Amino acid sequence: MPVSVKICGLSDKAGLEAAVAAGARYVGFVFFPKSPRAVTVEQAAALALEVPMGIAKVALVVDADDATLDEIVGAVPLDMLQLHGRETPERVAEIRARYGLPVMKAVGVASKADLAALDSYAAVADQILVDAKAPAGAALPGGNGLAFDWRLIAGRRWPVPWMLAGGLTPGNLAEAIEKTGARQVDVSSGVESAPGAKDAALVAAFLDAARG
Ligand SMILES: O=C(O)c1ccccc1N[C@@H]1O[C@H](COP(=O)(O)O)[C@@H](O)[C@H]1O
Repeated sequence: MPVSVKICGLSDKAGLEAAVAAGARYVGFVFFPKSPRAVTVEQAAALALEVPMGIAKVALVVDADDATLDEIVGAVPLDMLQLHGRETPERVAEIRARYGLPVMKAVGVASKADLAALDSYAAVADQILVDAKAPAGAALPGGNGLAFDWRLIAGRRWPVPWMLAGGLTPGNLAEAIEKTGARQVDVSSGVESAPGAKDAALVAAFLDAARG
């Protein structure tokens, strides 16, 4: 079975077209103003209209309040919310109930001590995203191009679908899949020529690597 790919941080039509043409299963829009990949609600709404049926449109938010989520969900046709902040399991459940959309919760992993959180979130989210933990003081909670030690999750499984993220590139994807057994992967900076600028050739190479 092929590995499903999410291309995150799409902020213009060219990047979106590259992700669609290459065969991405999910496309992500970042609603976090500090990110070089941030989009406005209006930009995301326009881009979402260009996404063919069958490709899931994901909104990435970081500790968003209800007013922010109301605005995004009200304007952008979405298939999933990705929570990439310090949302508690209770907040994850609340957002899931309030918007009726599948929720994917990102959990940062740097050591064995971080693995328990994955079990807690797997009990309340529709999917979990296993990402590298951002370094202390980092401006962004994700999208830093950092990988974690994949051996930490080798053989681990959860009761919901999960995605691997963090520092993935066309060059290391095969090894990451082999070491973790991931069937879904998420990438942002590893397919860019500069922060926020998706590179069509890298996007295509990443999807090729996912197909093995
Ligand atoms: O991409 C961003 O700018 C971003 C901002 C805030 C939170 C998460 C963000 N990206 C997510 O981080 C992981 C890993 O990204 P990378 O491939 O290491 O660059 C991925 O899930 C992105 O969706």
